[in-house]
Amino acid sequence: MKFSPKALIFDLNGTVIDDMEFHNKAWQSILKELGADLSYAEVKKQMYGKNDELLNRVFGEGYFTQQRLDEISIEKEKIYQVAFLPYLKLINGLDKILETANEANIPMAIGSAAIPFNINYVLDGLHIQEYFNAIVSADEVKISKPNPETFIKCAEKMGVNPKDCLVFEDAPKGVEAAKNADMPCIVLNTTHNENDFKNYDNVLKVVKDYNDPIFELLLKNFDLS
Ligand SMILES: O=P(O)(O)OC[C@H]1O[C@@H](O)[C@H](O)[C@@H](O)[C@@H]1O
Repeated sequence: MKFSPKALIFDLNGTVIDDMEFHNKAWQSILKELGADLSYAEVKKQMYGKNDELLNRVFGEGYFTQQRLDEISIEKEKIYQVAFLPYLKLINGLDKILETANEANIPMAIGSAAIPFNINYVLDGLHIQEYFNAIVSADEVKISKPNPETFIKCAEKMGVNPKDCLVFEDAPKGVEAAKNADMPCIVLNTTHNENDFKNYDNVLKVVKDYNDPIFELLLKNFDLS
């Protein structure tokens, strides 16, 4: 397999950190407060794209004003941030990938549906902000994943052809976004089963963490420079 990306794009939640369970619980509690009593599994199905998009899917477009959507979004993220803080750490092996790619001058981006409030919570909390040449958050795209806009903007910001980017994702809708952007993907199975990705031909491999043997290949290529 030829495996020589010129840039790496990381989804954030479930890919850099293993936190989707905490998002699920925070959503469940806030949605219940707002009158939508969804099960854990039902929330899981809804957890993709921007917070506004999720709220509009659950309650219907126009149910909340933009101001109310923004308030609910911050409220939900505050619940999530407090609950997840004791567990805030990089997924195993990612520190080595970040360091090696950085030394090899491989540009890296974060392409996330999260709002900047959450992206900064993670990147500042883990002191990894400096590794990323580009960050594309919910605020910078009209439509989030599975629309390709997030990943295309990452490529643009890094000055790299989309075809030369390798995406790391944990969610089927994120993998779909990468496919729509014409980018191959390595999937972290933190949140979903391998089976959930069987319909996507842009998946190179589904892995448990960044210690998977496929990364030796990736790191070797970086070292060739
Ligand atoms: O695109 P990412 O980094 O996986 O983030 C997605 C998640 O970001 C969270 O902030 C949202 O509240 C979730 O609903 C969403 O699924």
